[in-house]
Amino acid sequence: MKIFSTSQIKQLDQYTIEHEPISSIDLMERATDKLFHQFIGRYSQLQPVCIIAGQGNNGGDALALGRKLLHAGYTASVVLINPTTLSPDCETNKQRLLDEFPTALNILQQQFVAPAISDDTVIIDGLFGSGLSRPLTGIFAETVHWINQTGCEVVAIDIPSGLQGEENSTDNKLPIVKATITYTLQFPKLAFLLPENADFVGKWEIIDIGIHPKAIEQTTSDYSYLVEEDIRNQIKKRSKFSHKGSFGHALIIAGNNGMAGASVLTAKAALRSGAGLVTVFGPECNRIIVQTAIPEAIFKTTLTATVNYNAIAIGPGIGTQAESAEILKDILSQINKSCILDADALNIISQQNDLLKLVPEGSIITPHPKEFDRLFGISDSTCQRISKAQENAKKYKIYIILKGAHSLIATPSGRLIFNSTGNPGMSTAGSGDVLTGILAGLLAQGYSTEETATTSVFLHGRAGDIALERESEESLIASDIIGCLGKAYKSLKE
Ligand SMILES: NC(=O)C1=CN([C@@H]2O[C@H](COP(=O)(O)OP(=O)(O)OC[C@H]3O[C@@H](n4cnc5c(N)ncnc54)[C@H](O)[C@@H]3O)[C@@H](O)[C@H]2O)[C@@H](O)CC1
Ligand SMILES: [K+]
Repeated sequence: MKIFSTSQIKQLDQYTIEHEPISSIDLMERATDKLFHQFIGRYSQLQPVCIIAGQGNNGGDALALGRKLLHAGYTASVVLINPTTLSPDCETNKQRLLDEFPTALNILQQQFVAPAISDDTVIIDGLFGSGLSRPLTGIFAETVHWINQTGCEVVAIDIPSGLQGEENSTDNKLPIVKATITYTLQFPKLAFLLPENADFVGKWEIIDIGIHPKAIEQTTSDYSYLVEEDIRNQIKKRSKFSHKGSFGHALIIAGNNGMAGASVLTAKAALRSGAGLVTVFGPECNRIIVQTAIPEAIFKTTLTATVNYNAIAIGPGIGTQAESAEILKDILSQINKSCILDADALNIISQQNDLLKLVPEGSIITPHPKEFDRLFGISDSTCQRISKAQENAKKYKIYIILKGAHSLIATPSGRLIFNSTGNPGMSTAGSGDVLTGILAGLLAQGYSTEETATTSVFLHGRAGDIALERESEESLIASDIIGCLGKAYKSLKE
């Protein structure tokens, strides 16, 4: 699913209006029908509603939604914040509301006056949407401050008012609505995927308002959101006549003294994600631990014939000492196909930056933000980190998986793909090792590097989400993710 900038969204709206064709006011009517159905699915008529509308089309949406809720028997009051002029469609919806429910509308022009509400009121925020061009001041800022201090549930239309669709790092963060849920029109906005905006966006759901499919197809964007449909077709079917040799041999270089768990988790995840054979390379002291924990894996203390492996993953728990650095250097100079680098392999590279040039093209590296900053320098904001990921993925022709709530895959061609699965319970020891294992498992099975990156990240999050059905966010551990890989695969085949 593509993620567009707010200026592109404006053009897509315009294309739909011209080519469907549909008048702008009818498009607003269609969008607000969808918003209305989503709203009544969540809140009953017993819930009092207070609608805050602004002067643009976001305000137009709010006024139309207010009219629909009043028709449906909801107790709704509508406040229009109107210091200057209304957009034409907002004006039309103001008139429609006044014609049908003249007493429901309160217009404020200069100073914000708090409406009387009860504790269980739901506030609908339609003050500003994708047309916001600068931080809020005056009566708009006062309105936002009031909304945020009510303690009520807040439903934002399209985007919480005061939040820009993309970059917000230079803003004064105060006058931004803190929404309980955001019903966003047609496309997710980049700002929703950035951790610094989590307090404002809350949960978010996409409302399909029927933007012209041709416009969506023809408009390009570096950004996309990885959803189930993207992954379903990528899962390889297994032939009845296949054997373990058909699914590749993964080499896992992981686990130093005291870190055997890292190799166990990585190797187990590689096996559970479908690798035919898995060999673990590690120190002698880990042999019994690994072979007892995973009898299916081979254990080696010497590295020979690395060409025979279909996938090599290096890093979990290897430490950054000279010996590990030597092994990493050897491997990187020997192999000429893509490999997977995680954790300490990345920490070693950040200490010896010239090693980055040895990483084979098409390799996958999986830093979390701190590892990323150690590799590519400190970033002031997530947006800056994302740009650096894009730049370096292109420069070194590698896939960078920047791990986080919406893990980001930066590709060598400059695309930026955000994952949609996963949950906060997955921020736990060994979770990254599991991802590395899945990556190795898929690469060994012959998935292309890009398919490996996208499918692994999606499966990892999906397995974590399934594990959460049984566990709590606190109790979930990395082994639970591995335990749910089977169900994660099945969920993509149902
Ligand atoms: N046909 C369309 O274009 C559709 C638009 N829709 C709605 O329209 C919204 C976008 O509407 P608009 O482009 O009118 O924009 P907004 O309603 O977000 O903002 C209104 C206007 O306020 C001004 N403004 C920006 N920042 C300001 C600030 N800090 N203080 C004061 N004024 C400021 C701008 O001139 C802007 O155009 C979407 O978010 C969505 O809710 C939907 O109705 C679907 C169809
Ligand atoms: K809004």
